[in-house]
Amino acid sequence: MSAAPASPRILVVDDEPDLRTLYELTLLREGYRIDSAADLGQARQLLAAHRFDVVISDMRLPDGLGLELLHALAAQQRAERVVVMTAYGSAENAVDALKAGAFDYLTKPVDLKQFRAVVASAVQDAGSRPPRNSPRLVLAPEAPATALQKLVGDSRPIQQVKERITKVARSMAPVLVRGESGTGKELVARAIHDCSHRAAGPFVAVNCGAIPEALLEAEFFGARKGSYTGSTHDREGYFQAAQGGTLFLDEIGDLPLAMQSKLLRAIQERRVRPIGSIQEDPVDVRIVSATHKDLVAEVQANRFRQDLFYRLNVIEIPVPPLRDRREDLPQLCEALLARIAQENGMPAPHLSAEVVQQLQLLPLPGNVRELENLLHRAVALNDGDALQVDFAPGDASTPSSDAPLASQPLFIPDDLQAWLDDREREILARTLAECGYNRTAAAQRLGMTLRQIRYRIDRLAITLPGEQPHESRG
Ligand SMILES: Nc1ncnc2c1ncn2[C@@H]1O[C@H](COP(=O)(O)OP(=O)(O)OP(=O)(O)O)[C@@H](O)[C@H]1O
Repeated sequence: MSAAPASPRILVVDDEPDLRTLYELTLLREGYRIDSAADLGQARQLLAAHRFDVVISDMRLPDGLGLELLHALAAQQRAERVVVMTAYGSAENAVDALKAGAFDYLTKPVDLKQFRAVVASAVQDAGSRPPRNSPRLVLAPEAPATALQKLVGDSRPIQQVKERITKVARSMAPVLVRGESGTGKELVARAIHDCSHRAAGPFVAVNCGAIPEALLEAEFFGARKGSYTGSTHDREGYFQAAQGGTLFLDEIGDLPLAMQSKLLRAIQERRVRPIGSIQEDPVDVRIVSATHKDLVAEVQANRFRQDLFYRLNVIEIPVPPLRDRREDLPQLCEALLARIAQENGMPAPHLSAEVVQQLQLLPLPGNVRELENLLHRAVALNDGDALQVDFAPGDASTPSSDAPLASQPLFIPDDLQAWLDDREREILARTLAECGYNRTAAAQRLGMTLRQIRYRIDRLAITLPGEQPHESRG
């Protein structure tokens, strides 16, 4: 028991002897133990006799398809992680394999650098699961449990979402998160990342609808210095920024068709070419996308590429609207209020059962985000112990920026500047989040220059993801 853990054991299945040798040599050099098989029959024999960490199998074998191995391993609840190799351009095969539970796929001719990276992540994932003989119901590691806790709610629909996240997090299969606006799609995407073996890597969220079309390619794939007017240094794209982690493509349905083709190519080939570069960069990124649109209808209307749809939608996670899980509302209110209070450095205000009941009756078409806005306003206007929510028609439930100001009750703050700062901070933070924390896009949306938004971000001590908190906030 105290002996050093044996090196990971890998089974390579390929009918071409030269390729088998190439894979074996490459993997031996990485310190793995290797067995190899030339067809399904041999592979089955080896699998019956031994346990492996990872199985790497060609898709097309003399006596059948690599998929059969995948199905057999799944049926026996075997823990081996399977990486399949598919011929170049056979996208359907790769998608079928991921759907059947493959950990990842590689396209032939195999790029050895990518091969090593994919195998390493499969091995790492295999190593992070519980020992094989331990009971199936082991405690989940701390991080995934915490990640799922952020998704507040115990209703059956939200439990199903959490189960799905846990199930899919560990593979490389692309996930499409579908749901109405404000239902928590980004939170789901983050939870997938946090529960995966990529959790230590970056999570890069991009709002596809917020980037001007002319900038899309540079934003996604990067650009070399001098490749366009004014570019004075190399610029990293989202794919490079998400290397080793997860790229979350929010509002994927808003991506223009031309960019859809480029994205599809990048996903299939796992390489991106920065603008102005003659070389392509290999990328190791898991794609999670989200949309509130009906993408099937978008495909039918020729606004969304069918091949990209199939690529992104290997696994779908529908996120239920709040009206289908009203029982979560009390818990959500409590969690949201705690968060708001923490942001404002104040104790969490109490919401009476009566007010919660009233909230239950609101239509809340904007889902959790609308509930959050409503509570934000209630906290800002609060002057007592028990929080009051203003249910005035057309106000609380449907914030209407176009209602005549004179018809709204006038709130007179004690400290006008502090109150205005709070509103400004809220608007900036929301817009930045919706623009994937791209300052240029957020500035454009708010009708200001990049300089102006930078100044305001600093003044209001807004911390963007990945930055150190401002000193003024501690
Ligand atoms: N189950 C939940 N528990 C806690 N907070 C939630 C939950 N669902 C959503 N939220 C909060 O509601 C707000 C909106 O969530 P999020 O941005 O993930 O929604 P979305 O579906 O991605 O919205 P959109 O489609 O508009 O981009 C966020 O502040 C998020 O933290």
